[in-house]
Amino acid sequence: MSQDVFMRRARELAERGRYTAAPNPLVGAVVVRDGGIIGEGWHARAGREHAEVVALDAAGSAARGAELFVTLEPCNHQGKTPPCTDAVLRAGIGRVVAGHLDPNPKMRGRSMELLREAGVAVEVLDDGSFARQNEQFLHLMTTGRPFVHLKLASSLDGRISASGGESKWITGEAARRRAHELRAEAGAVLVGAGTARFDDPLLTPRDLPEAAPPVLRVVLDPHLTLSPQSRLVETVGADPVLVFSGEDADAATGRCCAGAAWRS
Ligand SMILES: NC(=O)C1=CN([C@@H]2O[C@H](COP(=O)(O)OP(=O)(O)OC[C@H]3O[C@@H](n4cnc5c(N)ncnc54)[C@H](OP(=O)(O)O)[C@@H]3O)[C@@H](O)[C@H]2O)C=CC1
Ligand SMILES: Nc1c(N[C@@H]2O[C@H](COP(=O)(O)O)[C@@H](O)[C@H]2O)[nH]c(=O)[nH]c1=O
Repeated sequence: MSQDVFMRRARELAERGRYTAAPNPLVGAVVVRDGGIIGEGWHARAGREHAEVVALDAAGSAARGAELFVTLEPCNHQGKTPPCTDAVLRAGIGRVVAGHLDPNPKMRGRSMELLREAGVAVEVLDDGSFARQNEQFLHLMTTGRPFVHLKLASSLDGRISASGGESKWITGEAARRRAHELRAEAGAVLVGAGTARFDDPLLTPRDLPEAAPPVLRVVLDPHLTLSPQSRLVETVGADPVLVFSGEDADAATGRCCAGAAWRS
């Protein structure tokens, strides 16, 4: 089997963290010996084992002299988990192929250099598909700002709703499913007060093949018009709601949206 096949498999494994890994990157890894995969891993969530460590553990002592294919440059520092470069060296891996370098200031190629100096053969593919898979993490690391998806459904004449504010689905089934996927991988879903009032939306990720973690639902509501009878407030026990109000908003109104966090 070729290197491409192993890297494709690593990228597939990384996808399994799509709804849970943030703010960490998506990472997948495979350990290969004599042309066959002997260990696989992916990063599920912050604080849990990194993909390389899961794959190396699965390979066990057979990892000595084997190759490691990983979508992102391994880490070299003690964070919530120990450095992956240590685990790679301890396992006796002979060659490491990484999909792209980690822009985290602690890495930026330093891990690959460290491995090379320790006698491991290293290669960075820099194939755009690996960076694209991690575009949200790369954006956060390089700008310090969150990655924002603007999602809007537009009619052929460029409108987003009827003139009276009444809402009708503009998009079809496939686009709505994609919108739910985007909600599932987001840290927060944000709308204005008008949308909350006219549409009475839920803003949850739903009807996906796998369960999505709860998402923070945010309403920009300068005059605190969000109704306590709205579906957002009524479902606050399942998925949290954060309301941003203006400074002159009525505190008593804010408190009546029981359960919704409230910031002015
Ligand atoms: N087709 C689509 O994809 C979508 C369509 N819609 C449709 O849009 C319509 C609602 O639109 P509309 O009411 O115009 O807009 P919004 O939903 O944005 O609501 C406007 C309100 O939100 C406040 N607000 C909005 N942005 C900010 C901000 N950045 N900071 C502080 N306050 C903010 C406004 O404050 P202020 O009063 O100070 O101006 C105003 O009170 C509905 O009919 C809905 O169906 C909504 C979402 C998606
Ligand atoms: N009209 C429209 C959208 N509208 C958005 O979806 C919200 C309703 O979400 P929910 O109550 O969770 O189903 C609504 O308030 C608005 O933000 N989305 C789309 O994908 N296609 C559409 O045609």
